[in-house]
Amino acid sequence: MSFYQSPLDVTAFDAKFEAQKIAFAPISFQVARCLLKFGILAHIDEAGDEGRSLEAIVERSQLSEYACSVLLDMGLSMRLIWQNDTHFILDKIGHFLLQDDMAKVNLNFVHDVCYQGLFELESSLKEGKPNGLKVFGDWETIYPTLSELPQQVKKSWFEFDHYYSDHAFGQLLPLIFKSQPKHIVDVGGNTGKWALACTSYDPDVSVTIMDLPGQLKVALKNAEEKGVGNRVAGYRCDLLDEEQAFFDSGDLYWMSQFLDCFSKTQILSILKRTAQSMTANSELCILETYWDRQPFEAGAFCVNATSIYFTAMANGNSRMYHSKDMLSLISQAGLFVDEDIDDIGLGHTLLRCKLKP
Ligand SMILES: C[S@@+](CC[C@H](N)C(=O)[O-])C[C@H]1O[C@@H](n2cnc3c(N)ncnc32)[C@H](O)[C@@H]1O
Repeated sequence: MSFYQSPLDVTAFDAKFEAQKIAFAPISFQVARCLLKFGILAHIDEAGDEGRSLEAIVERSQLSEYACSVLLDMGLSMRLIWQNDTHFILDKIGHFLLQDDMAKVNLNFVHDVCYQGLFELESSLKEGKPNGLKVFGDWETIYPTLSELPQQVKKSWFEFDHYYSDHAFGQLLPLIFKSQPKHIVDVGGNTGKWALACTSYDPDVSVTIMDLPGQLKVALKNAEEKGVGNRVAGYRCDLLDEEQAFFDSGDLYWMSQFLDCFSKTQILSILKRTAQSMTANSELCILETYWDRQPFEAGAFCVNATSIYFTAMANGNSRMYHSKDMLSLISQAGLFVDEDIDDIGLGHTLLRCKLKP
C-alpha cells in the first residue's frame, strides 16, 4: 500500500480549503446529483468546447433561471464546469461524473440508500445499531428485508452490489474452475448471479445457494428463467443462527462480498461452521475488497466509505476489513490460505482456503 503511510503533502492554505469542502460536502453532493438529474451536465457536454449559455440551459432544463444559476455557480466552485465569458463548458471532473459508470453507481447508492439515514451515523456508532435504516422501516438489519425496500432504493442497492461483483466474475471463473468443482455452495448467493455464471461456464457443475428466504426466492426464479433450475438449488438459512445446520456436501464453498456483512465474532462463527462442513479435498474461496489491498488511493477511499453504509444502514457492526483481520479470522477458524490473489475486478482479493492439516 503506497498511501496513508505519511502526512499529506499540502499547504495550510490548501488544507483549509479541503476542510471547507468537507464542511459543505452534502451540499456539493446534492448539487452534483441535481446537475446530472436535470440533464444540465449532459446538455453542456453536448456543446463541446463552445459551451452553453445560461439562457440555453434554462430553456432546455425547464427549471427557473434562479434554479439553474445556483446549480451552475456551485458547479463552477466544484470544478465540474468552467466558464468562458457567458458560456459554461464541461471540465474533467464533470466529464467523469457524467460518463464514469462507477461514479454513477456509487452516487445513486449514496443518494437512494444512504443519504437520509446517514444523519443517524452518530447514534449508530454509539449504539452499534443501523439507526439510519429507520428511514425505510423498523428493521434490525437490512438483509432480511432487502426485497421489501422501496423500488428505487432496492434498484440502487442491487446495482451497487452487482457492479463490483460483476466486474470480477470474468476473471474469476477460470481461476475457480481450475480445481474442477462439481458442487459449489454459494454462501450469501443473493440473486444468483454467480450461480448463473458458473452454470453457464461449466455444463456439469451444480450450485447450492445458501441465503435468507427473500433473496432465495429471487435467485431460484432467475435460475428457472435461465433454464438451469435443475442445477441451482436453494438452502434457506440465517447464518447468524448457530443452531441452524450448514450445508455440508459442497466441494467448493464460495463467499463473495459476503463476510463484510458481519462483525468479527460473527465471521469467526460462520468460518468455523464452514470449516466443519469441509473435507481435506474441499476449499473455501473468499472474495472481498480490503481497503489495504486497493491498488489506488481512490479504491481505499470508496471501500472505507462503504464501511459507513454498514454502520448506519446495514447492521451497525460490520465493515470492509483490513486484510490482516480476515487472515487472522481464517486461521482462528482452522483454515489456511492456499492462494492469495489481488487485483481481481475492481480491487477484489481472492483468498483460497483449505482445512489446516
Ligand atoms: C452484499 S450481498 C453479496 C451478494 C453476492 N454474493 C455478490 O457477490 O454480489 C450479501 C448477501 O449475504 C446475505 N446475507 C446477509 N446476512 C445473512 C444471514 N444472516 N444469513 C444468510 N445470508 C445472509 C444477503 O441476503 C445477501 O444476499
